[in-house]
Amino acid sequence: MAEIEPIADKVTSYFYAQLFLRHPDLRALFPAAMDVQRDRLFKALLTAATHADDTAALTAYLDRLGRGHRKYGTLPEHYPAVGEALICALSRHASSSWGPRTEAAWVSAYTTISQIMIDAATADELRAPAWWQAEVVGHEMRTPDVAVVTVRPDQPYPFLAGQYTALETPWWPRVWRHYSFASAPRSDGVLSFHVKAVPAGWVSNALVHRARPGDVIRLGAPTGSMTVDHSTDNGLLCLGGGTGIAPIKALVEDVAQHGRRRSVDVFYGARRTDDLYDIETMLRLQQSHSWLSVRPVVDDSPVGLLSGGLPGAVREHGPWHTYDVYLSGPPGMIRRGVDTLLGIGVSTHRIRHDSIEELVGAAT
Ligand SMILES: NC(=O)C1=CN([C@@H]2O[C@H](COP(=O)(O)OP(=O)(O)OC[C@H]3O[C@@H](n4cnc5c(N)ncnc54)[C@H](O)[C@@H]3O)[C@@H](O)[C@H]2O)C=CC1
Repeated sequence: MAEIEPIADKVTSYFYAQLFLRHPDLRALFPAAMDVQRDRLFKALLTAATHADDTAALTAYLDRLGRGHRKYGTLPEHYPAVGEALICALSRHASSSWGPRTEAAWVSAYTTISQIMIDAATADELRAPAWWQAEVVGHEMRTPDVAVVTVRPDQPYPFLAGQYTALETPWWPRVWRHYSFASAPRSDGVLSFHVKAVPAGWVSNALVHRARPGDVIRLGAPTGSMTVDHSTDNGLLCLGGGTGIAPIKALVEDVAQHGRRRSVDVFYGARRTDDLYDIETMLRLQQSHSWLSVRPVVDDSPVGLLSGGLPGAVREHGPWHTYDVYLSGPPGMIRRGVDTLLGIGVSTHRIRHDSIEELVGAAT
């Protein structure tokens, strides 16, 4: 891995060239533009290599990866083809460390990896469809570039507040992006997402500027562990930045539905007042629930300027060390937020947020 990491781009391009030359039929499983995809393959390999000595973590990761591949139409017979192309790309580019022993080790590792993924996907077939179709039933522009999109899945879609899903639009086939559910599960089965159109973002721009009621999108299975632990009465401290307020709103609704009074403190950050597109909903929730406090923090307001944005505003209140903490927003906000929280004595095991890697891929 050390030898190929600096030339990861070259190795992954070579890998895909080999794969599609040998198995042209597999090209149809991938998006037309392969840029994000290239990066993903290498990140997955790095993650697997990083956890190579931690069987439990590695198996949990590969289980998720195997299940996640169902929505792409991946079949057990595709795995050997990928394995051959991978070994071919590695042996060509890791020339100074490659030899019969290295090759045998990679063949054995890849065989194990693919078997775990195949087994996880097969077991999941008994529990859930590979994907869901969902019809857009609502589309509301909240700012010139943020829309709340509401969809109705074609079959029951069980999930937990705080989780997210992968979503594909009809305009960019096989290009999947992650979005959090913006509401706790509802009795009518309808799901909602907060989408910000980001510059040159294919999926986000399609969802904000093109999607209309009647359009049909596809959803993968729900995932993510940023969920409420209902076995405790710990207070919840929630930091939501920009459209990252979506899962925070779902968490608040979840606490309300469970009917246990526990204090929930939400800090809702935005660059400017006009960007607080969901503040009315959050204030309405605050009005109906005495245990809920919502504090908007705008970067260019006196409080934002003085305190150093969202993480700074959180530091000025508290203490928070008895709270479970949830962060959702841009990667920079999460990193700074986590640093701030650790700095004021909140322990790591109380802090939850989605994977920063997945968020980076999500904002397009
Ligand atoms: N739409 C969704 O369902 C979800 C979106 N997200 C992520 O949330 C982000 C939302 O982006 P925008 O709305 O454009 O947010 P934004 O860029 O407008 O920022 C929102 C807030 O985060 C703060 N912030 C940004 N960078 C920071 C940094 N480096 N340090 C400290 N604070 C920082 C800002 O001051 C502001 O208060 C995206 O990265 C997206 O992937 C996360 C979870 C769910």
